[in-house]
Formats: sequence, C-alpha cells, structure tokens
Amino acid sequence: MVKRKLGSIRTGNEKESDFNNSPPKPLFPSIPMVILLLVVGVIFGYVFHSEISKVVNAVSEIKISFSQSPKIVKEVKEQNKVENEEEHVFENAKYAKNYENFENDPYDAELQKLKEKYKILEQNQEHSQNQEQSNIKTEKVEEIIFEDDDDITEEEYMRIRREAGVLKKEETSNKKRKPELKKVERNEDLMESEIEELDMNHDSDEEQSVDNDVGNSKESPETQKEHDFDDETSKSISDNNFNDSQTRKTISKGDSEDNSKTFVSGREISAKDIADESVTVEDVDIEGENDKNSEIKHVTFDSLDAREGWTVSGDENIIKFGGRNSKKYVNLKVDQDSMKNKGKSESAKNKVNQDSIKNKATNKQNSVNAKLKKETDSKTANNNDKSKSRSKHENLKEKQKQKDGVQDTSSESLKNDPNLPDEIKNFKATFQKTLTPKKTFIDGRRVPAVELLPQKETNSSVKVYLFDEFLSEEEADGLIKAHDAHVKQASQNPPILCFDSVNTLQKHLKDAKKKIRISPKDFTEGTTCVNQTFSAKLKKWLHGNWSYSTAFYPGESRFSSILAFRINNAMGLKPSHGGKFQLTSYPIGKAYKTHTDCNVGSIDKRDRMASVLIYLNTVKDGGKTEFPGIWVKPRKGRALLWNNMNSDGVCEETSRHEAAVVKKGQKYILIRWYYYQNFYSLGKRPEEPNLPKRKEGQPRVSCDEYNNGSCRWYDEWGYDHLLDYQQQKLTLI
Ligand SMILES: O=C(O)CCC(=O)C(=O)O
Ligand SMILES: [Fe+2]
Repeated sequence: MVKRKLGSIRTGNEKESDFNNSPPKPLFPSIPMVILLLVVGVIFGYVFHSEISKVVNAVSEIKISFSQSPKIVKEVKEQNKVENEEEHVFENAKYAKNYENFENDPYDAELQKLKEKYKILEQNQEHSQNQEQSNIKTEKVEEIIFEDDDDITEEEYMRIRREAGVLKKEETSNKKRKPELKKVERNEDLMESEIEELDMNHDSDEEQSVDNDVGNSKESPETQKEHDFDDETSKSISDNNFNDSQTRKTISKGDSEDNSKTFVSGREISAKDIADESVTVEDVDIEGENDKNSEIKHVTFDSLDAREGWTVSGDENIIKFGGRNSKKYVNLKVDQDSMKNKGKSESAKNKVNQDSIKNKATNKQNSVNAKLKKETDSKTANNNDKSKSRSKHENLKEKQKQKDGVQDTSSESLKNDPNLPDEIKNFKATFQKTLTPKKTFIDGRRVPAVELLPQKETNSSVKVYLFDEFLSEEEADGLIKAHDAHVKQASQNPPILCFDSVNTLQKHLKDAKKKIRISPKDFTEGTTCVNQTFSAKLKKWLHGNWSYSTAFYPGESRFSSILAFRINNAMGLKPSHGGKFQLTSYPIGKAYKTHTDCNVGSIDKRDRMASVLIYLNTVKDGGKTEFPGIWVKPRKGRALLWNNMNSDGVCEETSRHEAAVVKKGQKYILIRWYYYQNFYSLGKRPEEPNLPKRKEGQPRVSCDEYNNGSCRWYDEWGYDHLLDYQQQKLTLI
C-alpha cells in the first residue's frame, strides 16, 4: 500500500559540495569588470524581476519550513506527486482481482478529496505568491514522496484528513464521543440526586455501555441485565469527555447468587491511575441484599478491590476486569486534572514492552513481494487461507501445507532451488511471540485496551482483549458495503463445495437426511471438492448453511495499511505477520462451531498466533463470540484480540471459541490472523489454482471438520481444497 511520506523536506544531510576542483578565483575583480557586471545586472533585473522575486520568495519559504517541524506537510509544490500516489494505489491494486481499487474503501473518497484539496492549496499558493509575496507564512514542502510503508501515525493521518475536509476541524469522526455532561466541580458533597441526573443525561444519549456486552459466563446478556441492573442507579457513563474536569464512571458487577457475571465499563480508568490515587472512588454505592441503602465512602480503588474481591489490575495501558462474586455498583469520580498530572509520573510497575510501530522494511518487502507475485510459480501458492481442520487430519494438513507452498525458507533444499526468485530464497522469517495491547488514540478517540478475565482463574496463556470503537462507523459501513457487493457479484454462480474430509461430507448428508453413497467419481480428482453436478445437489440439501467470506489483502487499499498500522499500534502485532483481511457475514440462523484458529498438536510455527476480530455491526440478538468462560457481544467498531498460541509457539487448546447463532439481523465481522512465524507468501493474494474446473468467478464453500468447524463460502480460491488425493481416496467408500 502506498503511503505519503510526510515532511520529506531534505534535512541537509547531503553535503553542499563534496569537492571543488575549479582554479582559485581572484578575491577582487577588476574595475571594468565591476562596471560590466553592474550594467548586466540592471538589465537582467529589469527583464526578470518577477522571476527573481519568486526565487527569493521560495528561498524564504523554505527557510520557514526548515525552522519549523520538518514533519509537516501543508502545501504541495508538485501536483503530479498526488497523481503518482494514485498510480501507485492502482499499481498495487492490480493484484486484487476482485478488489481492484477496493471500490468501497472509505479512504478512496478521501484520496479524491485530498487531491482536490491539494489543487486548491496549490492554486492558493500561486495566488498568494503573485499577490502578497511577503505575506507567506505557511510552511512549504518541497516534495511529497509516497512510499510503501506504514510510517504515518494516526495523528498525522487524521490531520491530513481534517485538512482535506474529510473530518471536521475540531470533531472526531465519531459523533457520539462527547456526551453532554454537566460540568461539576470536584465536590465532596455531590448529592446523590445530582449523580443520578448526570447518569440519566448520559443514558439518554442512547449509547449503551459495554456492560451488557461482555461477560464471563455462558448466560445470555439479557438475563444478566435482569439480575444486575437497577435501571436508575447503575446507568453507566462509558464515554470520556476529555475536556471535562470530572467524569464519573460506573462499574457494575455480577450477581452473587450464581457467581457468574462481570460487566465492564469505566473504560478510561487504568489501574495505574487508580494505584496513583489520581482516580478516587468517591461514591461506593453498595446495593447488595443486606445494604440497600447506599453507603457513601471514600476509598481508593485499591482498598475497594481488596474489600470487595474485585479483580482489577493492569498498568497504565490495560485495564483488567474480571470478578468473582457479589452485586455492586460503583460510581467512580475521576479527577481528570490530577489524572493528567499524575498520569505522567513514573510509577507503572509492569510497563508493557512495545514492538516498534514502524515497520518500513516489512512493508517495502511486501511491495517487492507483490511485484514478484506474477513471477512466482505454484510452489509459492498461498496457504494463509488454510483450513481450520484440526488434529484428526493433522498429517494430511502437514502434507497439504507442503503442497500449498508454505515454504520453510531456511531449509537448504529451498535455498538451492534454482527456479525460485531470490526474494523468496532470501526471505528471512521473523517471529511474533506475544501481544502487547495498549491504549491508543484513533481519529482522536481514546481507545483503551481492556483485558477480559474469565470467571475462573485458569493457567491458560490465552488472553482476550477488547477495544471499543476501534473502527469508526464510516469505516465499518464501508467494509460491509464492499463485502455485500462482492458476495452479490460472486453469487451469480452457484458454489463448488469442498470438504475437509469424506467423513465431514457424510455427516452433512446425514443432517440433510440423505442416504447417498459417495464415490470417488463425485470428487474432482486431486481435490477435496465435489464436482459441479454434486455441488448443485448439495447446495440444495445443505440449505446454504454457511457464512460468507470475502477478503482483501495488504496493499490492495489504503484502508488495509491504516488498519495494519492501527493494529500494530494498539495490539503490538507486526504488519508483516498478518495474512489477508477477511470479511465475513453470518445471515440469520448461522453460526460457527467451536474451533481453534491454530492447529492443536502441530509443530509448525507458521500458524495463527493471534486473531483480531472486529465487529462491523451491532447484532440485534445472538452472534456472540464465546470463549471458555468469556463471551462478547458484537458491537459496531469493537475489536477483540486474543492469542491462540503461547509464547513458545504452541497452539493452545484453550483458545477454542465459537460464533453463536445469529438470532436477529445479520452479523458482519472482519478478521485478520497474525502468524507466529511469517513466510514469504503470507498476506499475498493466492493465485487461482487450476483445479477444480469451474467458471470464472465461481465461489466455493469449504466445510471444515464437522465437529470442530462449519461451512464457509468464499469468493476466492486458495489451495486449502487440495489434499493428498491418494490418501483421501482410501477412505472413500
Ligand atoms: O464470528 C465470530 O464471532 C468468530 C469467528 C471466528 O472465530 C473465525 O472466523 O475464526
Ligand atoms: Fe476463530
């Protein structure tokens, strides 16, 4: 993906002149020479006076820009640089067969606006130069270089978008961020009625808090709501108004009877703030069975924690919530001023290590890879859409991987293969061993990282994190639109059906109450896909029991880069370890059975270490993502992050999860998997395989192992439908 490189003003690291070999000049010229020079100078000045003033002016502008931050772009000298960028976008997009230019990419519109803006800026620049040359105060940029990297920060990006009019000047792109909170001075005697009023005010702001949306039991959120919410007192303020001197939070907590629920809000408060006592729990409103009357106390969070048995921990970046028992509503009054001051103090105990957020090398390599893509042969076929089939078929899977071209670039055999391009041979794998989630700012929104703790303590290394408003509404809507368009387009043809195994196929037939004898003839030789005729029959029998996936790849849209960058920043996942961006929709009634995203028992480290799941819409009913002891409700823009492998690269069985049935409406998500060890073909759109024979643009449905997966429709063809046919044939009856 192309990027604009900001502030590419030369910073003076090139020497003026490396050497000077002309003969020494006399210090003073002769008198006739001086007269001659004067005459020539006057004539020259008269003829070219406007050009001279432009040069003088330009020099003075450059000076201004040097004296200011070299990282700022405000004006563009060369319009054609913008066009270059566009060309570059198209260049990369060429590899996206279905996603050419990613037509609904919200950033495409922005690109156009930027272009317009730059035109206007340029015109203004010319105008002002002609009119009031001495009045130029704006910074000047000599050139804008677009590079294949991710060295643009959210802040810079946001600024440019503001300038281009995509975002309003002062507002963030999220209109709901700043609820109308009544400003209250820090007041020890704040009346309860006032507190309630504040809460009510916010609540009428129609945004639900995350309280109902996450949990650590299997019980439905609705039931929990009944148990836990006394509507008037437990309304939560989940938004942060940064400008308010005070913001109150409500954290509500599970019911003591069934010992099963924990809710989360209070998203802006980190445990560090609490430990620093910059956040004080002013009002502890205990509403348990025995203390119906509120008890107002002054306690720090620490003491609350100890007293009430809450599990609250973390550091300045992550808030960890979980809990054990007791029904509580806690109103936290946050003194933002003291937070700001103390927040700076150095007291974080477990400061999280962060990977570098800039991954230039990686992205450059992606660009090289993309260019080479055409040249690579079938050996480099992509496996990043590999089947989710689990241990039962591990052997087959391992074989398949080899077939798929998941290449061990360190192996000698590969290095000696004369047919492989150097870029592949020389590919140096890197490792992504851990997650480093932390709070970030996205489009001006403060996005905290919240770790969800399971009900019962486990010794699993699997951790689940939540980031609300990780995508803006505009972004989520754009992705849904793109996905729907591609599903519609590819649905013009019926899908070819592929199965993880014959066994899986048989089980589906059993569900459909069809007593059919399967023969090898039903399959396209060399694949695990049944032929056209049988596919058509199965489609009817299976009643379209699948979810729909489309994908875009790194570099195919501006959005892919900004999202990779955002994920890197907030979650510590390197862009070079990410595969495709998979968009999935679940129609009503659809789900995905319990599975792990990595292969349990496999020793291959080229597996999905972490999963990033982003909900693109709020589902009216159902569709939760459920882990052992934790569930999360789909909410528009919300991101979930979890690790599937531990830091030694072992796939953890405890990372199992499922997508619950969608009961009302539809569910849309975006998923990107990050691999423990990366490989050359990771993140590149796979070539279309030759088998099975099919129409152009014909989709496929892949059904994963029956008990540990479901069927999914794809608009692209990877290689996961190719298995070792000989082995497979043995099991055919
Ligand atoms: O839809 C969900 O909630 C989970 C999806 C998932 O786990 C997957 O696609 O691997
Ligand atoms: Fe999954």
